[in-house]
Amino acid sequence: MQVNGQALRPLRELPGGERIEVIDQRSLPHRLHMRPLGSPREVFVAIREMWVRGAPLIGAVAAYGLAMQARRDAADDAMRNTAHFLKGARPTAVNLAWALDRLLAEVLPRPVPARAEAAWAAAAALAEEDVAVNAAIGRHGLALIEAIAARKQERGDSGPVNVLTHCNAGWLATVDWGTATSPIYQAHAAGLPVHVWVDETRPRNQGASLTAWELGQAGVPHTVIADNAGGHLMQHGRVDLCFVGCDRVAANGDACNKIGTYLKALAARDNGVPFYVCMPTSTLDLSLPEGVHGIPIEERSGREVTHISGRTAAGEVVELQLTPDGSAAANPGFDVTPARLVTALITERGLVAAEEVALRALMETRR
Ligand SMILES: CSC[C@H]1O[C@H](OP(=O)(O)O)[C@H](O)[C@@H]1O
Repeated sequence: MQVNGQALRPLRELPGGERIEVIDQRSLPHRLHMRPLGSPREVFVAIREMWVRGAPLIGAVAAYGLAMQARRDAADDAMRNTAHFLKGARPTAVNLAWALDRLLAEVLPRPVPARAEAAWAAAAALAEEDVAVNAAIGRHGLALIEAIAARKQERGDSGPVNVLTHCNAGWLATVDWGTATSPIYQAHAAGLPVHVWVDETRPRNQGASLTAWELGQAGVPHTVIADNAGGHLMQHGRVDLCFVGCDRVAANGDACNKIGTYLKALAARDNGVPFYVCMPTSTLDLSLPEGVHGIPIEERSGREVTHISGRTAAGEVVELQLTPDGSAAANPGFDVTPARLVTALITERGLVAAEEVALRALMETRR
């Protein structure tokens, strides 16, 4: 996407074919800080410490991390051990394992001397595929926004289509376009009146810090809200639909996403607001029968709850303690929305019902 008029992605290759450069998203929105990554260990740290985050982006960066291993030692054991090591960076987003397993499948059948180039090319192809997938998700989601805009126009409502989103499933969470934001960007580019309610998304505030920054850079009208305001807005007819991302969807359509998504889905159902999960098929885990109990939920440091960082009036970025000394904090990073609360999944292959028969048919018929 564009930042200050310049095309930018959260991940790009550096000259020489041995390193990549990523946006260190911990510094946004106040500073745009790029960091080079040149080894599997640096990639592990970048994923673990959330310099880069977002299921599809995590997968793409990990793929390059395994390609970096192939330049060092491409033997079967070294490649498998490094893939296993990188999979341990974060447990919930299935794209991490999906990307690493895909790299192994594409590289290990080749002679060892050919593996380094093949791995780098495979990582690059995976990254570009993510861009195309997200653009397709955007096209399918755009049709939903267009339909709502048309209905509003028919009843003389000149207001924008109001979309609520949670966390950051934007271009910063992918290689480009985003998943939940792709329909929004495409609607804005098409001249459709769209406005976004941006859940701040405590405790790491991916919405307030990342989604708001992205939308601002793109000129998309948006309003940052406290996570707890979404239900009220839906109750008063101020949300036309919800678009959220996901980190893993089980075979029965249960969808795992950032903590707080489940509560938005409950409020949406109670108020008759369509609730869409934007799901690249790389995020579908058909090996998992159901998600509410089956998807591993990352427990992150309580410090993310007890402390917050921001910019002072003097322009300095500081971290402040919110809670009393000695108060404990729990910090589950994700929750799982039961399939019954999902209006539909928006995939690059079209909309699909959040249920097993439809999901298996989708994966079978359109390879
Ligand atoms: C396009 S998937 C983005 C997904 O990833 C986020 O989690 P995190 O920021 O912890 O990596 C969040 O669940 C988003 O919906």
